[in-house]
Amino acid sequence: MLEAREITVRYGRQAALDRLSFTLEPGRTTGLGGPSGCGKSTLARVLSLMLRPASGTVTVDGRTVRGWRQRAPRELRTRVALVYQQPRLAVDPRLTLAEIIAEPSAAAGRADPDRAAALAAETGLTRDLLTRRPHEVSDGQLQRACVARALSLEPRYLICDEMTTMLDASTQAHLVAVVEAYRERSGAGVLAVSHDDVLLSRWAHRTVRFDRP
Ligand SMILES: Nc1ncnc2c1ncn2[C@@H]1O[C@H](COP(=O)(O)OP(=O)(O)OP(=O)(O)O)[C@@H](O)[C@H]1O
Repeated sequence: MLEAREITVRYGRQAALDRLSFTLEPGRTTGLGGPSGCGKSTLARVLSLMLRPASGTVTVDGRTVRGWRQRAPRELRTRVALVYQQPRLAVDPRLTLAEIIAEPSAAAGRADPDRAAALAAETGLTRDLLTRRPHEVSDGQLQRACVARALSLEPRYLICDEMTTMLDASTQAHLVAVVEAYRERSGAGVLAVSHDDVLLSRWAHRTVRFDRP
């Protein structure tokens, strides 16, 4: 389980999350919906260990998180992967798509070119795209590389924060199918964050809605 208990996050004086508790189970896709500004992305960042809450605890498979971002132990950090809405803000523009996909494995000392190539193919990236840099590909192609990168270390939990919001319908369907195939073969837990209720009703096993903006 990836569990957040009694989480409070404040930006200045305003509380974006107020003693919120949330559980992400392995093996299932949980949807998180609700209107703009209700705190979905804030929770996604806390669960992916990118944002330290003012109070509350996060546990990953029973281990309490004590360090955040780079200070989280690598073993916990690599258990949770995040895919954001805007791929261009999520990549180093100097790297090729192949290097972007291989980055986490290389950083972990587990470089695996065969797995990187298989993930690229699964996400629909052809070989000619892999030698290009982000400014030479479309948003959809770059997001495919971000999904391949997120899966490269076989995370136990995958947080998809508006992963397909900016993409056309066929790219959306393909990337959701890639994530679902990964979940089925690995038993990972998926959090699908979206303001699109139709997408969540098709994709998620259950959906939690935040109502308060
Ligand atoms: N870095 C920040 N600084 C100040 N306020 C912030 C910051 N990030 C988010 N907020 C505020 O916190 C609240 C929750 O934001 P959050 O991005 O989590 O909502 P959301 O549900 O993901 O919205 P959306 O669907 O529009 O992405 C909002 O009121 C937002 O304005």
